[in-house]
Amino acid sequence: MALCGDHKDRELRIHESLEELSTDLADYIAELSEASVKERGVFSIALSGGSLISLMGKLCEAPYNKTVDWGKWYIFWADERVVAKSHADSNYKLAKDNLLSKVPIVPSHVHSINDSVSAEEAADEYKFVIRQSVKSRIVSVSDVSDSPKFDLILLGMGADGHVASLFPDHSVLEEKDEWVAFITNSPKPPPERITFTFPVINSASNVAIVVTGENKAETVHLAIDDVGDDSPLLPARLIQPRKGKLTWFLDKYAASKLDNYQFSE
Ligand SMILES: O=C(O)[C@H](O)[C@@H](O)[C@H](O)[C@H](O)COP(=O)(O)O
Repeated sequence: MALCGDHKDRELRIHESLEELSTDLADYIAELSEASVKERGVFSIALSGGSLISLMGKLCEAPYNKTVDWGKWYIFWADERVVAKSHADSNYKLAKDNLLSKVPIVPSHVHSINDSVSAEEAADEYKFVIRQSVKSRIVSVSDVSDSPKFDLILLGMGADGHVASLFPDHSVLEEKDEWVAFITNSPKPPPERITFTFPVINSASNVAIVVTGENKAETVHLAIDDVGDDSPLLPARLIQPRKGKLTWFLDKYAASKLDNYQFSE
């Protein structure tokens, strides 16, 4: 792995292969889980959809399946598509089939979105669920705002620079107050989604953005490097945890257009 710890609160972890990236990602999550359980007795983690879930697959294998304190995990979603939980587009289904059903997570600790109401109602209900989780200290609270402070929020990034369901030029990027927003016009199908907003993502203790593949190399460059004000402001670039730490997990292809970066074995 090539490590480019470019500044105090941001780290780039660049990997030769998906295999290596997956192992490092599992180590990273397991370490944060252990630290959080030690400190707070629980681990609050928010997932996204996309390739992230299969890249987390090592967590279902030895040693992690035995060493991680799964009973202390509380699962949330950074974004969800407003479809039935049994639908192929459901981020819940993706995580359930490939991760949650393979490790001993407590079913009542899985906070998925209500799939039988409108996007707006689902967002409102999700805010309530998060508020209750903050009250019961399952999710911490930020010391600089009243936002929830998740122990870890895991994100992927689209080739357009979106993260969670925060798409370029969408009005939801301006949301400053709500913890959870709904959109009905996502440029990437399905159109109806609910999403954590920037205030919540940027209040987390740890945020990881996991990106692989050459087709995202230019976007990775625009999201990370000092590209100047003329370049489009990508949602991924706006992930700047106020007190927490941001870690990018990249494979060498996704990292290939970063300034000052040459992969050496
Ligand atoms: O609900 C979603 O659409 C996902 O949460 C989304 O934000 C995903 O993480 C990116 O689109 C990257 O997906 P890939 O890694 O599969 O390209």
